[in-house]
Amino acid sequence: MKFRRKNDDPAPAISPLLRSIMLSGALLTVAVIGLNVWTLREDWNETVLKAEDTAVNLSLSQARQADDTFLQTELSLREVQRELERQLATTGAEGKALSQTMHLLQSRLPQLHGLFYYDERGRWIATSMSRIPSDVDNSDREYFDYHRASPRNNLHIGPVIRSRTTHELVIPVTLRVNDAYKGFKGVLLATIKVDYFRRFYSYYELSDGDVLVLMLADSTVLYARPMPDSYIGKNLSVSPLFLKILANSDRGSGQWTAALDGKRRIFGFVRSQRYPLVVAAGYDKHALFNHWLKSRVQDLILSLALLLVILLLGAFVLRQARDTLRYQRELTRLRDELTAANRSLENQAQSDGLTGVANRRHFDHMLTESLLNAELSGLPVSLILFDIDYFKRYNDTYGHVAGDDCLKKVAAVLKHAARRKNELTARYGGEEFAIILSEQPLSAALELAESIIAAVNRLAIPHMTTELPQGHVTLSAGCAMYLATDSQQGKQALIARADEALYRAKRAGRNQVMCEERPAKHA
Ligand SMILES: Nc1nc2c(ncn2[C@@H]2O[C@H](COP(=O)(O)OP(=O)(O)OP(=O)(O)O)[C@@H](O)[C@H]2O)c(=O)[nH]1
Repeated sequence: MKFRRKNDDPAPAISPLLRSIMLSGALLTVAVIGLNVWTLREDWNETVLKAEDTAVNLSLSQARQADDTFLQTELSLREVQRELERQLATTGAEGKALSQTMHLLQSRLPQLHGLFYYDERGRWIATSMSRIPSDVDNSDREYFDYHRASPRNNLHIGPVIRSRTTHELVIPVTLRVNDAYKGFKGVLLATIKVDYFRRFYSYYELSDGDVLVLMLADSTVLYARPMPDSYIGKNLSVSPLFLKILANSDRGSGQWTAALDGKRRIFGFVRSQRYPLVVAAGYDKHALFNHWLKSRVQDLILSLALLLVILLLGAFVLRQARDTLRYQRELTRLRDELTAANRSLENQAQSDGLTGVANRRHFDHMLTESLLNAELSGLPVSLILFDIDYFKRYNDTYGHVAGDDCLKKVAAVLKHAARRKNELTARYGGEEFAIILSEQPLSAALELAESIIAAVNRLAIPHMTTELPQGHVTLSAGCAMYLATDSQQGKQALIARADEALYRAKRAGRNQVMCEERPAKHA
Protein backbone atom coordinates (compact mmCIF):
# COMPACT_ATOMS: atom_id res chain seq x y z
CA MET A 1 0.00 0.00 0.00
CA LYS A 2 1.36 3.39 -0.93
CA PHE A 3 0.95 6.26 1.51
CA ARG A 4 1.16 9.85 0.35
CA ARG A 5 3.26 12.18 2.40
CA LYS A 6 1.45 15.17 3.93
CA ASN A 7 3.33 17.66 1.73
CA ASP A 8 2.31 15.86 -1.43
CA ASP A 9 -1.32 16.83 -0.81
CA PRO A 10 -2.63 19.42 -3.18
CA ALA A 11 -4.02 22.43 -1.32
CA PRO A 12 -7.56 21.36 -0.41
CA ALA A 13 -10.34 23.22 -2.14
CA ILE A 14 -12.16 25.65 0.12
CA SER A 15 -14.91 23.66 1.76
CA PRO A 16 -18.28 25.17 2.77
CA LEU A 17 -17.16 25.04 6.42
CA LEU A 18 -13.94 26.97 5.71
CA ARG A 19 -15.86 29.41 3.53
CA SER A 20 -18.36 29.98 6.37
CA ILE A 21 -15.55 30.53 8.88
CA MET A 22 -13.78 32.98 6.57
CA LEU A 23 -17.03 34.76 5.77
CA SER A 24 -17.92 35.01 9.47
CA GLY A 25 -14.42 36.33 10.22
CA ALA A 26 -14.68 38.91 7.45
CA LEU A 27 -18.18 39.96 8.56
CA LEU A 28 -17.05 40.22 12.17
CA THR A 29 -14.04 42.34 11.14
CA VAL A 30 -16.21 44.62 9.03
CA ALA A 31 -18.76 44.84 11.86
CA VAL A 32 -16.12 45.74 14.48
CA ILE A 33 -14.50 48.32 12.18
CA GLY A 34 -17.90 49.68 11.13
CA LEU A 35 -19.10 49.91 14.72
CA ASN A 36 -15.93 51.72 15.75
CA VAL A 37 -16.09 54.14 12.85
CA TRP A 38 -19.76 54.78 13.55
CA THR A 39 -19.13 55.28 17.29
CA LEU A 40 -16.22 57.61 16.59
CA ARG A 41 -18.29 59.59 14.09
CA GLU A 42 -21.14 59.92 16.56
CA ASP A 43 -18.74 60.89 19.31
CA TRP A 44 -17.06 63.53 17.13
CA ASN A 45 -20.43 64.93 16.04
CA GLU A 46 -21.45 65.12 19.68
CA THR A 47 -18.18 66.87 20.54
CA VAL A 48 -18.83 69.42 17.79
CA LEU A 49 -22.41 69.96 19.00
CA LYS A 50 -21.14 70.42 22.56
CA ALA A 51 -18.53 72.91 21.33
CA GLU A 52 -21.26 74.83 19.49
CA ASP A 53 -23.40 74.92 22.65
CA THR A 54 -20.46 76.08 24.74
CA ALA A 55 -19.62 78.75 22.15
CA VAL A 56 -23.21 80.04 22.22
CA ASN A 57 -23.21 80.12 26.03
CA LEU A 58 -19.87 81.89 26.08
CA SER A 59 -21.14 84.45 23.55
CA LEU A 60 -24.26 84.96 25.65
CA SER A 61 -22.31 85.69 28.80
CA GLN A 62 -19.98 88.06 26.87
CA ALA A 63 -22.94 89.85 25.34
CA ARG A 64 -24.55 90.19 28.77
CA GLN A 65 -21.33 91.60 30.17
CA ALA A 66 -21.02 94.03 27.23
CA ASP A 67 -24.65 95.13 27.66
CA ASP A 68 -24.06 95.76 31.37
CA THR A 69 -20.86 97.69 30.69
CA PHE A 70 -22.51 99.94 28.10
CA LEU A 71 -25.74 100.30 30.14
CA GLN A 72 -23.84 101.54 33.18
CA THR A 73 -21.99 103.97 30.91
CA GLU A 74 -25.21 105.15 29.29
CA LEU A 75 -26.84 105.75 32.67
CA SER A 76 -23.87 107.90 33.74
CA LEU A 77 -24.00 109.84 30.48
CA ARG A 78 -27.77 110.35 30.80
CA GLU A 79 -27.29 111.71 34.30
CA VAL A 80 -24.72 114.23 33.06
CA GLN A 81 -26.90 114.99 30.01
CA ARG A 82 -29.88 115.86 32.28
CA GLU A 83 -27.77 118.19 34.44
CA LEU A 84 -26.06 119.79 31.46
CA GLU A 85 -29.29 120.43 29.55
CA ARG A 86 -30.78 121.95 32.72
CA GLN A 87 -27.72 124.26 33.02
CA LEU A 88 -27.95 125.20 29.32
CA ALA A 89 -31.61 126.09 29.79
CA THR A 90 -30.81 128.35 32.74
CA THR A 91 -27.32 129.57 33.50
CA GLY A 92 -25.42 128.06 30.63
CA ALA A 93 -22.87 125.22 30.88
CA GLU A 94 -21.05 125.23 34.21
CA GLY A 95 -17.81 123.47 33.23
CA LYS A 96 -16.34 123.16 36.70
CA ALA A 97 -19.45 121.70 38.38
CA LEU A 98 -19.94 119.40 35.46
CA SER A 99 -16.34 118.18 35.67
CA GLN A 100 -16.82 117.37 39.37
CA THR A 101 -19.93 115.34 38.58
CA MET A 102 -18.10 113.56 35.79
CA HIS A 103 -15.15 112.81 38.05
CA LEU A 104 -17.47 111.30 40.65
CA LEU A 105 -19.29 109.17 38.09
CA GLN A 106 -16.06 107.91 36.53
CA SER A 107 -14.70 106.84 39.89
CA ARG A 108 -17.70 104.53 40.28
CA LEU A 109 -17.24 102.69 36.98
CA PRO A 110 -14.00 100.76 36.45
CA GLN A 111 -14.57 100.45 32.69
CA LEU A 112 -14.56 104.19 32.18
CA HIS A 113 -11.46 105.84 30.82
CA GLY A 114 -13.08 109.29 31.00
CA LEU A 115 -16.17 111.48 30.61
CA PHE A 116 -16.13 114.57 28.42
CA TYR A 117 -18.30 117.39 27.18
CA TYR A 118 -17.48 119.20 23.93
CA ASP A 119 -19.55 122.21 22.88
CA GLU A 120 -21.06 122.68 19.43
CA ARG A 121 -17.62 123.69 18.06
CA GLY A 122 -15.78 120.73 19.52
CA ARG A 123 -14.11 122.60 22.34
CA TRP A 124 -13.53 120.86 25.70
CA ILE A 125 -15.89 122.29 28.29
CA ALA A 126 -15.83 119.65 31.00
CA THR A 127 -14.08 116.34 31.76
CA SER A 128 -13.56 113.79 34.49
CA MET A 129 -9.82 114.15 33.79
CA SER A 130 -7.68 116.31 36.08
CA ARG A 131 -7.18 119.01 33.46
CA ILE A 132 -8.59 120.27 30.18
CA PRO A 133 -6.07 120.61 27.37
CA SER A 134 -6.34 124.06 25.87
CA ASP A 135 -5.48 123.45 22.22
CA VAL A 136 -7.59 120.35 21.47
CA ASP A 137 -10.56 120.45 19.12
CA ASN A 138 -12.64 117.24 18.94
CA SER A 139 -14.99 118.34 16.16
CA ASP A 140 -13.08 116.10 13.76
CA ARG A 141 -14.17 112.90 15.51
CA GLU A 142 -16.63 110.54 13.82
CA TYR A 143 -19.10 110.71 16.71
CA PHE A 144 -19.11 114.53 16.58
CA ASP A 145 -20.17 114.53 12.96
CA TYR A 146 -22.74 111.85 13.75
CA HIS A 147 -24.52 113.81 16.51
CA ARG A 148 -24.22 117.15 14.72
CA ALA A 149 -26.04 115.59 11.77
CA SER A 150 -28.58 113.51 13.74
CA PRO A 151 -31.16 115.10 16.07
CA ARG A 152 -31.88 111.72 17.68
CA ASN A 153 -31.23 111.22 21.36
CA ASN A 154 -29.75 107.74 21.02
CA LEU A 155 -26.55 106.37 22.51
CA HIS A 156 -23.88 106.15 19.84
CA ILE A 157 -21.04 103.63 20.09
CA GLY A 158 -18.19 104.33 17.70
CA PRO A 159 -15.17 102.36 16.50
CA VAL A 160 -12.12 102.19 18.75
CA ILE A 161 -9.97 105.36 18.84
CA ARG A 162 -6.76 106.30 20.55
CA SER A 163 -7.25 108.81 23.38
CA ARG A 164 -5.68 112.22 22.67
CA THR A 165 -4.84 112.68 26.35
CA THR A 166 -3.63 109.25 27.51
CA HIS A 167 -3.05 107.58 24.11
CA GLU A 168 -4.96 104.50 25.32
CA LEU A 169 -7.28 102.56 23.01
CA VAL A 170 -10.83 103.45 23.96
CA ILE A 171 -14.37 102.85 22.73
CA PRO A 172 -16.25 106.18 22.40
CA VAL A 173 -19.82 106.16 23.73
CA THR A 174 -21.67 109.43 23.06
CA LEU A 175 -24.91 111.37 23.46
CA ARG A 176 -26.04 114.54 21.69
CA VAL A 177 -26.57 117.64 23.83
CA ASN A 178 -29.43 120.02 22.94
CA ASP A 179 -30.40 123.47 24.13
CA ALA A 180 -33.99 124.22 25.10
CA TYR A 181 -34.91 124.55 21.40
CA LYS A 182 -33.42 121.19 20.43
CA GLY A 183 -30.51 123.00 18.86
CA PHE A 184 -27.14 121.20 18.76
CA LYS A 185 -25.08 122.13 21.82
CA GLY A 186 -22.26 119.63 21.55
CA VAL A 187 -21.52 116.02 22.51
CA LEU A 188 -21.21 114.14 25.79
CA LEU A 189 -18.53 111.46 25.52
CA ALA A 190 -17.71 108.49 27.70
CA THR A 191 -14.63 106.49 26.73
CA ILE A 192 -14.46 102.82 27.71
CA LYS A 193 -11.06 101.24 28.04
CA VAL A 194 -10.37 98.44 25.57
CA ASP A 195 -8.15 97.06 28.33
CA TYR A 196 -11.27 96.57 30.43
CA PHE A 197 -12.51 93.97 27.90
CA ARG A 198 -9.00 92.60 27.47
CA ARG A 199 -8.81 91.91 31.19
CA PHE A 200 -12.34 90.50 31.36
CA TYR A 201 -11.81 88.20 28.38
CA SER A 202 -8.54 86.95 29.84
CA TYR A 203 -10.48 85.30 32.69
CA TYR A 204 -11.72 82.63 30.26
CA GLU A 205 -9.59 79.63 29.59
CA LEU A 206 -9.24 79.25 25.84
CA SER A 207 -6.86 77.23 23.67
CA ASP A 208 -4.41 78.85 21.28
CA GLY A 209 -6.59 78.92 18.21
CA ASP A 210 -9.82 79.91 19.99
CA VAL A 211 -11.20 83.45 19.71
CA LEU A 212 -13.58 85.80 21.54
CA VAL A 213 -14.61 88.82 19.48
CA LEU A 214 -16.62 91.92 20.40
CA MET A 215 -17.84 93.76 17.32
CA LEU A 216 -20.03 96.61 16.31
CA ALA A 217 -23.14 95.59 14.42
CA ASP A 218 -21.49 96.92 11.24
CA SER A 219 -18.79 94.21 11.69
CA THR A 220 -16.00 96.50 13.00
CA VAL A 221 -13.86 94.74 15.61
CA LEU A 222 -13.85 96.42 19.03
CA TYR A 223 -11.73 93.76 20.67
CA ALA A 224 -10.61 90.25 19.67
CA ARG A 225 -8.89 87.88 22.03
CA PRO A 226 -6.09 86.72 21.54
CA MET A 227 -5.40 88.85 18.46
CA PRO A 228 -2.92 91.75 18.64
CA ASP A 229 -4.28 95.33 18.70
CA SER A 230 -3.74 95.62 14.96
CA TYR A 231 -6.92 93.57 14.55
CA ILE A 232 -8.96 96.23 16.35
CA GLY A 233 -10.95 98.25 13.85
CA LYS A 234 -10.81 95.46 11.26
CA ASN A 235 -13.91 95.13 9.13
CA LEU A 236 -15.35 91.59 9.03
CA SER A 237 -18.19 92.23 6.60
CA VAL A 238 -16.99 89.35 4.34
CA SER A 239 -17.57 86.85 7.15
CA PRO A 240 -20.53 84.48 6.58
CA LEU A 241 -21.79 85.75 9.96
CA PHE A 242 -22.41 89.22 8.53
CA LEU A 243 -23.10 88.12 4.95
CA LYS A 244 -26.08 85.93 5.80
CA ILE A 245 -26.26 84.32 9.24
CA LEU A 246 -27.15 87.43 11.30
CA ALA A 247 -29.79 88.34 8.75
CA ASN A 248 -31.77 85.29 9.88
CA SER A 249 -31.06 85.00 13.57
CA ASP A 250 -29.78 86.96 16.57
CA ARG A 251 -28.04 84.04 18.16
CA GLY A 252 -26.85 80.61 17.15
CA SER A 253 -23.90 78.51 16.12
CA GLY A 254 -22.17 77.17 13.06
CA GLN A 255 -18.86 76.39 11.43
CA TRP A 256 -17.14 78.74 9.07
CA THR A 257 -13.75 80.15 8.16
CA ALA A 258 -13.03 83.20 10.28
CA ALA A 259 -12.59 86.45 8.31
CA LEU A 260 -10.19 87.47 11.09
CA ASP A 261 -7.39 85.03 10.29
CA GLY A 262 -8.73 82.45 7.81
CA LYS A 263 -8.95 79.61 10.38
CA ARG A 264 -11.90 77.24 10.39
CA ARG A 265 -13.73 77.40 13.68
CA ILE A 266 -16.83 76.25 15.47
CA PHE A 267 -18.64 79.49 16.35
CA GLY A 268 -21.35 80.65 18.67
CA PHE A 269 -22.68 84.21 18.26
CA VAL A 270 -25.13 86.59 19.93
CA ARG A 271 -26.40 89.99 18.82
CA SER A 272 -27.13 92.42 21.67
CA GLN A 273 -30.80 93.38 21.89
CA ARG A 274 -30.01 96.74 23.51
CA TYR A 275 -26.92 98.01 21.66
CA PRO A 276 -25.47 97.64 18.14
CA LEU A 277 -23.04 94.97 19.30
CA VAL A 278 -22.28 91.42 18.25
CA VAL A 279 -20.25 88.90 20.26
CA ALA A 280 -18.78 85.72 18.77
CA ALA A 281 -16.83 82.88 20.43
CA GLY A 282 -14.97 80.46 18.14
CA TYR A 283 -13.17 77.19 18.85
CA ASP A 284 -10.34 76.11 16.55
CA LYS A 285 -11.81 73.03 14.83
CA HIS A 286 -8.44 71.51 14.00
CA ALA A 287 -7.21 71.89 17.60
CA LEU A 288 -10.52 70.55 18.92
CA PHE A 289 -10.19 67.51 16.63
CA ASN A 290 -6.62 66.84 17.79
CA HIS A 291 -7.69 67.14 21.40
CA TRP A 292 -10.66 64.82 20.79
CA LEU A 293 -8.47 62.33 18.94
CA LYS A 294 -5.99 62.23 21.83
CA SER A 295 -8.79 61.49 24.27
CA ARG A 296 -9.96 58.62 22.06
CA VAL A 297 -6.54 57.05 21.46
CA GLN A 298 -6.98 54.64 24.36
CA ASP A 299 -10.38 53.50 23.07
CA LEU A 300 -8.96 53.17 19.57
CA ILE A 301 -6.02 51.07 20.77
CA LEU A 302 -8.40 48.86 22.77
CA SER A 303 -10.67 48.39 19.75
CA LEU A 304 -7.75 47.59 17.48
CA ALA A 305 -6.40 45.12 20.05
CA LEU A 306 -9.84 43.50 20.22
CA LEU A 307 -9.95 43.31 16.45
CA LEU A 308 -6.50 41.76 16.40
CA VAL A 309 -7.54 39.15 18.98
CA ILE A 310 -10.65 38.36 16.92
CA LEU A 311 -8.57 38.01 13.77
CA LEU A 312 -5.99 35.82 15.51
CA LEU A 313 -8.76 33.63 16.95
CA GLY A 314 -10.36 33.45 13.51
CA ALA A 315 -7.03 32.46 11.94
CA PHE A 316 -6.56 29.83 14.65
CA VAL A 317 -10.05 28.38 14.13
CA LEU A 318 -9.51 28.45 10.37
CA ARG A 319 -6.25 26.59 10.72
CA GLN A 320 -7.82 24.00 13.02
CA ALA A 321 -10.71 23.52 10.61
CA ARG A 322 -8.30 23.19 7.68
CA ASP A 323 -6.22 20.59 9.55
CA THR A 324 -9.34 18.68 10.61
CA LEU A 325 -10.57 18.62 7.03
CA ARG A 326 -7.19 17.48 5.76
CA TYR A 327 -7.06 14.70 8.35
CA GLN A 328 -10.60 13.67 7.44
CA ARG A 329 -9.66 13.49 3.76
CA GLU A 330 -6.53 11.51 4.59
CA LEU A 331 -8.53 9.10 6.76
CA THR A 332 -11.16 8.67 4.05
CA ARG A 333 -8.45 7.97 1.49
CA LEU A 334 -6.74 5.47 3.79
CA ARG A 335 -10.07 3.80 4.53
CA ASP A 336 -10.82 3.50 0.80
CA GLU A 337 -7.38 2.07 0.15
CA LEU A 338 -7.81 -0.42 2.98
CA THR A 339 -11.26 -1.42 1.73
CA ALA A 340 -9.88 -1.95 -1.77
CA ALA A 341 -6.97 -3.94 -0.40
CA ASN A 342 -9.28 -6.06 1.71
CA ARG A 343 -11.53 -6.65 -1.26
CA SER A 344 -8.58 -7.66 -3.35
CA LEU A 345 -7.30 -10.01 -0.61
CA GLU A 346 -10.78 -11.45 -0.25
CA ASN A 347 -10.97 -12.03 -4.00
CA GLN A 348 -7.55 -13.58 -4.00
CA ALA A 349 -8.59 -15.89 -1.16
CA GLN A 350 -11.74 -16.92 -2.99
CA SER A 351 -10.55 -17.26 -6.59
CA ASP A 352 -8.36 -19.62 -8.49
CA GLY A 353 -5.02 -18.11 -9.38
CA LEU A 354 -4.84 -19.55 -12.89
CA THR A 355 -8.35 -19.14 -14.25
CA GLY A 356 -9.84 -16.39 -12.08
CA VAL A 357 -13.00 -18.34 -11.31
CA ALA A 358 -13.91 -19.33 -7.71
CA ASN A 359 -11.49 -21.80 -6.10
CA ARG A 360 -12.39 -25.06 -4.52
CA ARG A 361 -12.64 -23.65 -1.00
CA HIS A 362 -15.06 -20.96 -2.10
CA PHE A 363 -17.00 -23.53 -4.10
CA ASP A 364 -17.41 -25.68 -0.97
CA HIS A 365 -18.51 -22.72 1.08
CA MET A 366 -21.00 -21.49 -1.51
CA LEU A 367 -22.46 -24.93 -2.09
CA THR A 368 -23.03 -25.35 1.66
CA GLU A 369 -24.70 -21.92 1.80
CA SER A 370 -26.88 -22.70 -1.22
CA LEU A 371 -28.05 -25.97 0.28
CA LEU A 372 -28.90 -24.28 3.59
CA ASN A 373 -30.95 -21.66 1.73
CA ALA A 374 -32.62 -24.39 -0.27
CA GLU A 375 -33.67 -26.09 2.92
CA LEU A 376 -35.33 -22.89 4.08
CA SER A 377 -36.89 -21.94 0.77
CA GLY A 378 -37.69 -25.41 -0.54
CA LEU A 379 -36.25 -24.41 -3.91
CA PRO A 380 -33.80 -26.71 -5.80
CA VAL A 381 -30.03 -26.32 -6.20
CA SER A 382 -28.46 -27.80 -9.33
CA LEU A 383 -24.81 -28.67 -9.86
CA ILE A 384 -22.83 -29.26 -13.07
CA LEU A 385 -19.40 -30.89 -13.05
CA PHE A 386 -17.23 -30.43 -16.19
CA ASP A 387 -14.11 -32.35 -17.20
CA ILE A 388 -11.93 -31.58 -20.23
CA ASP A 389 -11.66 -34.67 -22.46
CA TYR A 390 -8.25 -36.23 -22.95
CA PHE A 391 -6.51 -33.41 -21.21
CA LYS A 392 -3.56 -35.55 -20.18
CA ARG A 393 -2.86 -36.07 -23.86
CA TYR A 394 -3.25 -32.39 -24.50
CA ASN A 395 -0.59 -31.65 -21.91
CA ASP A 396 1.59 -34.33 -23.26
CA THR A 397 1.18 -33.02 -26.81
CA TYR A 398 1.30 -29.26 -26.34
CA GLY A 399 3.05 -28.92 -23.02
CA HIS A 400 1.93 -27.79 -19.58
CA VAL A 401 1.99 -24.09 -20.40
CA ALA A 402 -0.35 -24.60 -23.34
CA GLY A 403 -2.43 -26.78 -21.03
CA ASP A 404 -2.73 -23.86 -18.61
CA ASP A 405 -3.73 -21.59 -21.44
CA CYS A 406 -6.39 -24.07 -22.52
CA LEU A 407 -7.73 -24.21 -18.94
CA LYS A 408 -8.02 -20.39 -18.92
CA LYS A 409 -9.96 -20.32 -22.20
CA VAL A 410 -12.39 -23.02 -21.06
CA ALA A 411 -12.88 -21.27 -17.69
CA ALA A 412 -13.65 -18.02 -19.53
CA VAL A 413 -16.40 -19.75 -21.50
CA LEU A 414 -17.92 -21.14 -18.29
CA LYS A 415 -17.74 -17.84 -16.49
CA HIS A 416 -19.32 -16.00 -19.38
CA ALA A 417 -22.17 -18.52 -19.67
CA ALA A 418 -22.98 -18.65 -15.93
CA ARG A 419 -22.96 -14.99 -15.07
CA ARG A 420 -26.36 -14.65 -13.37
CA LYS A 421 -26.52 -13.71 -9.71
CA ASN A 422 -27.49 -17.15 -8.54
CA GLU A 423 -24.81 -18.95 -10.58
CA LEU A 424 -21.24 -19.58 -9.48
CA THR A 425 -18.43 -21.01 -11.63
CA ALA A 426 -15.57 -22.71 -9.78
CA ARG A 427 -12.45 -24.71 -10.54
CA TYR A 428 -13.23 -27.99 -8.85
CA GLY A 429 -9.98 -29.85 -9.48
CA GLY A 430 -7.06 -29.90 -11.96
CA GLU A 431 -8.98 -29.86 -15.24
CA GLU A 432 -12.43 -30.12 -13.63
CA PHE A 433 -14.87 -27.21 -13.28
CA ALA A 434 -18.24 -26.86 -11.53
CA ILE A 435 -21.24 -24.56 -11.74
CA ILE A 436 -23.69 -24.13 -8.86
CA LEU A 437 -27.16 -23.03 -9.97
CA SER A 438 -29.06 -21.87 -6.86
CA GLU A 439 -32.83 -21.99 -6.99
CA GLN A 440 -32.72 -23.64 -10.46
CA PRO A 441 -33.96 -27.07 -11.50
CA LEU A 442 -32.03 -29.81 -13.21
CA SER A 443 -33.44 -28.86 -16.61
CA ALA A 444 -31.77 -25.44 -16.30
CA ALA A 445 -28.48 -27.14 -15.46
CA LEU A 446 -28.84 -29.40 -18.46
CA GLU A 447 -29.57 -26.51 -20.77
CA LEU A 448 -26.62 -24.50 -19.46
CA ALA A 449 -24.22 -27.45 -19.69
CA GLU A 450 -25.23 -28.11 -23.28
CA SER A 451 -24.73 -24.49 -24.26
CA ILE A 452 -21.27 -24.49 -22.63
CA ILE A 453 -20.22 -27.72 -24.37
CA ALA A 454 -21.37 -26.20 -27.66
CA ALA A 455 -19.46 -22.98 -26.94
CA VAL A 456 -16.21 -24.86 -26.19
CA ASN A 457 -16.69 -26.74 -29.44
CA ARG A 458 -17.03 -23.44 -31.20
CA LEU A 459 -13.74 -22.33 -29.68
CA ALA A 460 -12.12 -25.18 -31.63
CA ILE A 461 -8.90 -25.28 -29.62
CA PRO A 462 -6.79 -27.74 -31.66
CA HIS A 463 -6.24 -31.12 -29.95
CA MET A 464 -4.64 -33.48 -32.42
CA THR A 465 -4.25 -36.34 -29.97
CA THR A 466 -7.86 -36.51 -28.85
CA GLU A 467 -9.71 -39.74 -29.53
CA LEU A 468 -12.68 -37.75 -30.77
CA PRO A 469 -13.19 -37.01 -34.43
CA GLN A 470 -13.58 -33.24 -33.93
CA GLY A 471 -9.84 -32.83 -33.40
CA HIS A 472 -10.25 -30.02 -30.85
CA VAL A 473 -10.73 -29.62 -27.14
CA THR A 474 -14.12 -30.82 -25.85
CA LEU A 475 -15.89 -31.06 -22.52
CA SER A 476 -18.00 -33.67 -20.79
CA ALA A 477 -20.47 -32.72 -18.06
CA GLY A 478 -22.63 -34.30 -15.40
CA CYS A 479 -25.62 -32.63 -13.71
CA ALA A 480 -27.37 -33.33 -10.45
CA MET A 481 -29.98 -31.56 -8.39
CA TYR A 482 -30.59 -31.11 -4.68
CA LEU A 483 -34.02 -30.88 -3.16
CA ALA A 484 -34.65 -30.52 0.56
CA THR A 485 -37.27 -33.26 0.25
CA ASP A 486 -34.77 -35.74 -1.26
CA SER A 487 -34.06 -38.86 0.71
CA GLN A 488 -30.37 -38.70 -0.29
CA GLN A 489 -29.46 -35.53 1.55
CA GLY A 490 -26.19 -33.65 1.74
CA LYS A 491 -23.54 -31.92 -0.24
CA GLN A 492 -21.31 -34.92 -0.80
CA ALA A 493 -24.25 -36.93 -2.10
CA LEU A 494 -25.06 -34.18 -4.58
CA ILE A 495 -21.44 -34.00 -5.79
CA ALA A 496 -21.29 -37.79 -6.03
CA ARG A 497 -24.45 -37.85 -8.15
CA ALA A 498 -23.10 -35.17 -10.49
CA ASP A 499 -19.77 -37.01 -10.70
CA GLU A 500 -21.56 -40.25 -11.50
CA ALA A 501 -23.47 -38.49 -14.31
CA LEU A 502 -20.16 -37.09 -15.62
CA TYR A 503 -18.68 -40.57 -15.60
CA ARG A 504 -21.59 -41.76 -17.65
CA ALA A 505 -21.07 -38.93 -20.13
CA LYS A 506 -17.42 -39.96 -20.48
CA ARG A 507 -18.36 -43.52 -21.01
CA ALA A 508 -21.02 -42.61 -23.53
CA GLY A 509 -18.38 -41.07 -25.76
CA ARG A 510 -17.50 -37.67 -24.15
CA ASN A 511 -18.29 -34.18 -25.53
CA GLN A 512 -21.75 -34.44 -23.98
CA VAL A 513 -23.74 -33.96 -20.80
CA MET A 514 -25.54 -36.51 -18.70
CA CYS A 515 -27.97 -35.88 -15.84
CA GLU A 516 -28.45 -37.93 -12.74
CA GLU A 517 -31.26 -40.38 -13.05
CA ARG A 518 -34.22 -39.36 -10.90
CA PRO A 519 -38.01 -39.50 -11.05
CA ALA A 520 -39.37 -37.42 -13.94
CA LYS A 521 -41.42 -35.08 -11.66
CA HIS A 522 -38.15 -33.79 -10.11
CA ALA A 523 -36.29 -33.23 -13.35
N1 LIG B 1 -1.54 -28.03 -17.75
C1 LIG B 1 -2.16 -28.41 -16.62
N2 LIG B 1 -2.54 -29.66 -16.52
C2 LIG B 1 -3.18 -30.10 -15.40
C3 LIG B 1 -3.49 -29.23 -14.37
N3 LIG B 1 -4.18 -29.93 -13.41
C4 LIG B 1 -4.28 -31.21 -13.85
N4 LIG B 1 -3.67 -31.33 -15.05
C5 LIG B 1 -3.57 -32.45 -15.86
O1 LIG B 1 -4.80 -32.92 -16.28
C6 LIG B 1 -4.68 -34.28 -16.62
C7 LIG B 1 -5.87 -35.06 -16.24
O2 LIG B 1 -5.86 -36.27 -16.90
P1 LIG B 1 -6.77 -37.52 -16.55
O3 LIG B 1 -7.50 -37.29 -15.25
O4 LIG B 1 -5.91 -38.72 -16.53
O5 LIG B 1 -7.79 -37.66 -17.66
P2 LIG B 1 -7.86 -37.25 -19.15
O6 LIG B 1 -6.55 -37.27 -19.73
O7 LIG B 1 -8.48 -35.83 -19.13
O8 LIG B 1 -8.81 -38.20 -19.76
P3 LIG B 1 -10.33 -38.30 -19.54
O9 LIG B 1 -10.69 -37.56 -18.31
O10 LIG B 1 -10.64 -39.70 -19.36
O11 LIG B 1 -10.92 -37.69 -20.74
C8 LIG B 1 -3.41 -34.74 -15.90
O12 LIG B 1 -2.41 -35.04 -16.86
C9 LIG B 1 -2.99 -33.58 -15.09
O13 LIG B 1 -1.55 -33.44 -15.02
C10 LIG B 1 -3.06 -27.89 -14.50
O14 LIG B 1 -3.29 -27.05 -13.63
N5 LIG B 1 -2.43 -27.53 -15.63
